[in-house]
Order: sequence, then structure tokens, then C-alpha cells
Amino acid sequence: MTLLEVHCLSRDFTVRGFFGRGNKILRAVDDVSFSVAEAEILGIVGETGSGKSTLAKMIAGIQQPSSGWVSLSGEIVASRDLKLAKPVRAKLQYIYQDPSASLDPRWTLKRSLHEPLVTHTDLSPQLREEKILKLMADLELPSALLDRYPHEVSGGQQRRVGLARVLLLAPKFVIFDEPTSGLDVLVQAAVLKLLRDLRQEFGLTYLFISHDITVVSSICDRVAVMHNGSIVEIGPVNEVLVNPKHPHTRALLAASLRIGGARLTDDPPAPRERET
Ligand SMILES: Nc1ncnc2c1ncn2[C@@H]1O[C@H](COP(=O)(O)OP(=O)(O)OP(=O)(O)O)[C@@H](O)[C@H]1O
Repeated sequence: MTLLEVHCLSRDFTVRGFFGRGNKILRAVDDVSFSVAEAEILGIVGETGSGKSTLAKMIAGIQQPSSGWVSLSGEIVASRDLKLAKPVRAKLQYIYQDPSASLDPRWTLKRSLHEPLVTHTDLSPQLREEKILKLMADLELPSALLDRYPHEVSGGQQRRVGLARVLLLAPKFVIFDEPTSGLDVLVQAAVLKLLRDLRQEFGLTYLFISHDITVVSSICDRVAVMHNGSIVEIGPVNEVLVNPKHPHTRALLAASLRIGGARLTDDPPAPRERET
């Protein structure tokens, strides 16, 4: 059954010229459509600047689309004119690339974990505490960490606290933006295992953005390949990565193999700009 539908989604940015002259429009995401089934993991790959994060942020309601819409369980959750209601936001969560971005450095982890429950639920302090402690145990986070600040725990622990903040709200759909970047291989494997287990336990559906084709192939059911703001190929991971049809997918795979499956490329795509 379809959980998320993305319909003809586009996003333009105005790029300012020198001294306010010759402004240009950059189309970061160009008429993208796809759907994600319940409990499916869809990967989005593409070189830097291809529009992955902009697409993800529009789906999450963090950035406004220029046109098109997104629906979750048949309810429109993002469109040019829509201001999101809190309960809908809680069902659809975005996990930032940088784990520290979701944690306020001035707050203890305890405060960071209570905050989403205070904002989105009516739970008593006692029930909030119980919920937090149970989830921390599930994520193998010792409760002794609660009184620490983000800089006093490891990068892997910061990620898991960021994840806990999201899971506390019992979302249906979670968007991960480069969840394993900057982690060493062992921690990366542990995070991927955790994400698989969480999908199993909570019946979650993921959109999984990554430069890393190896990571995508190990966790995703389907993959979409982005290039210059468009999806150029989408299908089951085994088909797309084993038998790619689009020349850009073949180039991404070749680049990935050359550099051991890590970052696909650092070359930004040619900008597609027009004068306004
Ligand atoms: N706020 C903004 N203002 C102007 N241009 C932007 C803005 N945000 C993104 N862009 C441009 O939109 C294009 C797509 O950017 P986006 O961050 O979505 O790419 P990405 O595929 O996620 O890249 P990366 O893998 O490096 O994170 C890029 O050309 C980028 O420079």
C-alpha cells in the first residue's frame, strides 16, 4: 500500500547577481514524482548538488515547494501554499546529516529528549521520562548519558540520541539524510543494523539519502538516481545497481567503484540557470 506520494515536485532558488543585478533562477528539483510503499526503504543517490537534500526537505515540510505536492496516507503534507499542522509533522520526520544539528549544545540530552514530547504531546513528566528511558534502552544508550551535553558523548551516541528524539514521536515516515557519513566502518554497520531493526520493530518506512552506493545497496529495497534535479532512473536496488539503464547511473557506479564505494564525486553538476 502506498504511504507517501510525491507528485511533480519542483523547487526554484533565486541566485543573486553582483550588486543585485542579473538575478538567476536555479531549479534545484525539477518535476519529481514517485511513491513509497508502507515499510519500504527507498534510497536516493546522486552526486553533490543534484537536489537530494532539497527534495528531502520539501517532503519533510522544512522547505516550501515551488510547485507540486506530497501526500502521506492520502493527506497532503507539503505544497506551495500549505503551512504544516503539528500532528502531521510528527508523523513525518527528517534526520539531519549532522547529528549535532538536531541537538542544542546548551541543553542536556535529557532536555533535548523531553522537548519533542512537550511540544507534540500532553504526556505528564513521569510518562515522558518512562517513554524516554525505554527507548534509550532499545537504542543501547545508558541512562547515565541523560545529564550530559552533546559534546560530552560520542558521534555515534549523538546520532542515536537524534534518532531517539524522532522515534519518541512514533513517526510513520523517516527521512535520513546521509545517516552514516563521517562514521567509521564499524559504527556505520552498527547504525545500519539499528535502522533495519527499528524498521522491523516499529514498522517504519524510510527515505534514505546517501552518496554511498554500497550503503544504499545494503539497506534499501528500491533506489532512485538523481541528476540535475531530476530522477533519471528508479527501480529495485538489484536491478538498478546491477543492470543500470541510464548513462548517469552507469557513471555514478563507475565512480563509486573507482573510489571504493565511498563518495560518488565532488564535482558539482553544471548549473542550469536562466536570467530573470
Ligand atoms: N538555499 C539555497 N539557495 C540557493 N541555492 C540552493 C539553496 N539550497 C540548495 N541550493 C542549490 O540547489 C542545488 C541542489 O542542492 P542540494 O543541497 O539539494 O543538493 P544535494 O544533492 O543534497 O547535495 P549534497 O550531496 O552535496 O548535499 C545546488 O546547486 C545548490 O547549490
